[in-house]
Amino acid sequence: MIALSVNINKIALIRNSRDTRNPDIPLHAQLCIDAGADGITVHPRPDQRHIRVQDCFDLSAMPGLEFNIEGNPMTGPRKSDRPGVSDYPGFMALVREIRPTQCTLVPDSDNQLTSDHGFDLKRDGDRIAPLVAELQALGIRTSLFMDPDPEQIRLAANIGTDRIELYTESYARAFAAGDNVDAVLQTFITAAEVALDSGLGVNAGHDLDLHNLPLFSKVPGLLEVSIGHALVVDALSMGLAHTIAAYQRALGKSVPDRA
Ligand SMILES: CC(=O)[C@@H](O)[C@H](O)COP(=O)(O)O
Ligand SMILES: NCC(=O)COP(=O)(O)O
Repeated sequence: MIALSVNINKIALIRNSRDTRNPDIPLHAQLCIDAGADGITVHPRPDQRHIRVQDCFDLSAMPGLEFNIEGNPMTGPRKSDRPGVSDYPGFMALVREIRPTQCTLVPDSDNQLTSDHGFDLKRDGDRIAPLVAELQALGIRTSLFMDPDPEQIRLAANIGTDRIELYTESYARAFAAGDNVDAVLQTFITAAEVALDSGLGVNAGHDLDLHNLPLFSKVPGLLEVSIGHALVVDALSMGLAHTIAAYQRALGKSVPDRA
């Protein structure tokens, strides 16, 4: 079975629009787990625009949580510009303390809108290899965010990472446009086969959703998908009717729940 790790960045994004703890991050992580999710993913960015340092500590205190932290291991410390929010210590400093179940290393620059490419290990392999070894020595499973490029995936295997995460935006876009889907999916199938032959575990994520997921789940050997943006949007759409009815009842009206 393919594990579903829910990325809760977007829940933190709503929380950050007020100086409160609502929505509470560990509470919502627990709601995801209680609803059947297999794990929780966060991608703390240096500007702490959504997930904050304290969220990572709070989540790591949840007993038995399959916890995946994503980020660029090259990012250094950054001062917080928001009162009451602790400074970002740098990715490696953070995960050395937290020791999540899994670290997914992603080559994003500090202010990027969202992740948009996998590692170029011809360029970065020598810098990434010792960090992978360090994380593994701390008991953290490692994964590298990769484009579906067989040559790069073989380099990931040489580095000794436990897993790769296939960056799925090209598939999601092809699926949404109805354009060349089979050919694009085939690049992911081939990439996964190369990874499996090289002894790597295979995760995947970015812009996966309810519509494109069934076909993508045919990719061989998939261990985990991490999904955030679409899942949180769907939680809003699927939950709104039920919520409106609850608010109308709170106003004393007798309304049917149309959910
Ligand atoms: C690595 C990856 O694909 C996800 O972590 C994605 O980048 C989510 O990050 P944002 O929520 O900041 O867009
Ligand atoms: N690793 C991908 C992830 O965590 C979620 O990405 P998205 O579903 O928010 O695009």
